[in-house]
Amino acid sequence: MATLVLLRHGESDWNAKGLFTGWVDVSLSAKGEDEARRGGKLLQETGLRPDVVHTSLLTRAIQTANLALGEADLHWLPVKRSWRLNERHYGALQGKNKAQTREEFGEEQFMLWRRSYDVPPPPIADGDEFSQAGDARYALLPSELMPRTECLKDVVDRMLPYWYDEIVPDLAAGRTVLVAAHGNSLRALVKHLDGISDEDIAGLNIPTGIPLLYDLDADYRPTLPGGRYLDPDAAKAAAEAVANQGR
Ligand SMILES: O=C(O)[C@@H](CO)OP(=O)(O)O
Repeated sequence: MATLVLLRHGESDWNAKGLFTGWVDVSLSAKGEDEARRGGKLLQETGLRPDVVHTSLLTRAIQTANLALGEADLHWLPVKRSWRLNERHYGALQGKNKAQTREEFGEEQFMLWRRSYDVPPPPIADGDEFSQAGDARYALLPSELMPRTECLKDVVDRMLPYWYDEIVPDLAAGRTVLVAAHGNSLRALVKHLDGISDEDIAGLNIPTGIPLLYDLDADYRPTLPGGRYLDPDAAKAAAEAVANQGR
């Protein structure tokens, strides 16, 4: 049996302001830092000791992993990072206020962009102040892989190679794996793990800073569908708050 722990970063400055974030590299808010530390404490209290950590290339996930591991006295763990664990690229919506976007375009379009499986927002222009074109961290990424917008399906497609090629081998080696990532890259991974349909995934929201534990069988499928949040009550309330963003 393999052990996988998923951790969405704590609240970011832009989560707090209600802005679409995507690949924009914002930091954790003070509340988000507390959430990340609490996530580490929950790991420690549960007796879960990761052997390796995987993060995206975005500061808020890296900060979350550092704070959580610091709390568990595990700063020294080996770390692997990949753009494939990044948040969904939110295209031209990056930097826009969620409530204002909903007001301007209506509930249906807002939800299509936010939670449909295969409708991406309009692409962001390279010259936009919130574009990642020219960002040094993606300099080695071939231009045809560099997104200018993504729907969740695009995230599944670019995340799964990392799951199979980097995370599964760690699990196969008997390592307990911590993945510190984002609302939508983790929705993509949970969709895969739990076999959630393209329709039903719209209703799944991941709370910030609460570890989600999966015990996986020999085929790297959950023994308990949906896994187990280490603080289930807090996770339920926080997931509802994510669902209601923009309202
Ligand atoms: O703005 C974003 O990048 C994401 C996560 O914060 O938002 P949403 O939950 O609306 O997909």
